[in-house]
Amino acid sequence: MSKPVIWITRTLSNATLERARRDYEVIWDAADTPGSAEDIIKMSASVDGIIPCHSEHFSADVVAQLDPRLKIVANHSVGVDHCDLDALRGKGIVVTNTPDVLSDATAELAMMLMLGAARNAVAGDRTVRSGTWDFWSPAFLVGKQLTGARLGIVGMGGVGRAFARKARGFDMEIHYHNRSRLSPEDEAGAIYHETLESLLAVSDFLSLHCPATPETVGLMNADRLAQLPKGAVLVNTARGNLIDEAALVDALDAGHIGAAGLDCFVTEPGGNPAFASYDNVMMMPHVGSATVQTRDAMGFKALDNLDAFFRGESPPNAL
Ligand SMILES: NC(=O)C1=CN([C@@H]2O[C@H](COP(=O)(O)OP(=O)(O)OC[C@H]3O[C@@H](n4cnc5c(N)ncnc54)[C@H](O)[C@@H]3O)[C@@H](O)[C@H]2O)C=CC1
Ligand SMILES: O=C(O)C(=O)CO
Repeated sequence: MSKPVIWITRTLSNATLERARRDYEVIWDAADTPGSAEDIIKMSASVDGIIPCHSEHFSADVVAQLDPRLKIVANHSVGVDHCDLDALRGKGIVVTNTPDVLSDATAELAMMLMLGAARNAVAGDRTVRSGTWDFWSPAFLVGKQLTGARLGIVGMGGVGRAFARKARGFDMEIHYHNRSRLSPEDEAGAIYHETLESLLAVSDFLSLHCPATPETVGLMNADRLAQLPKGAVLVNTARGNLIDEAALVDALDAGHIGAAGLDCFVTEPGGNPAFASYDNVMMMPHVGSATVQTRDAMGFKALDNLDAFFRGESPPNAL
């Protein structure tokens, strides 16, 4: 029997590419450029499945033009805001994602951003690196302490819970808001807030871990930023469009937001140049899940989903 043909849109880990080539006829281009709408539409006529990343956009318009040969979109990401799920499902295309295996890596990056933003890592690194460190005083680069502070988490799914576990190690008091309350076991002492507003009011630190949906786009607008305590630190490893970036700039200027740690931006790649002059904003280029272990695990999970589908079973992470 001939192997199913799949298109791997980006450079996945070596172990993933090796396993994929063993079990599938693989189309993959080492150039590692994002697949355009035209690429996706054209390729759909030649493949049975695609492993895309969040860099490939399956809009309703693209999906409408897909060839019926394409049967499954096995995302190499947990976030699926780049996919119009209703349109894909409406066309009978199975969609899967890669939850859980990236929770720890992403939570680690959120922790780095929270610590880095709180403790002036950008200014500190630049001062030493540039050879301009010619002064020391007890008043120099004084930051904000995590120990004993209240951490608010928006979205207590895989990443949010992993982040809470790590923050507990820093003796933070964990508060959260989620679509629904967790079981006492998953809550592990975290304090539930039924409304976002109630969470914001107590969050010395706030970290976003909910998906980008019509409900959450623009979640942290000027009004909600103003509801945080003065000097609060905002961390975002979820999606850029959860934050109104212009409102965040204003809140930084006003000193209402003390610092921010951002892995995600409205415009990617590229980010927002408006943040570049702020030493109290630590930024990373959307690399929350980028560890060696996690890249392998994400690739294998995408392949597990394809394998199940082509065996005629329901993929474990079908959405
Ligand atoms: N920076 C990066 O590299 C990465 C970014 N992400 C982003 O993080 C998001 C979360 O990932 P996971 O935790 O694995 O997803 P998940 O699906 O396990 O958890 C999401 C949680 O958000 C909650 N939620 C949804 N809408 C909400 C709302 N309106 N208000 C409050 N809570 C809401 C859900 O109930 C769920 O508990 C992904 O959707 C993705 O956008 C995830 C991994 C890596
Ligand atoms: O999985 C996701 O949603 C990402 O953003 C990249 O890992």
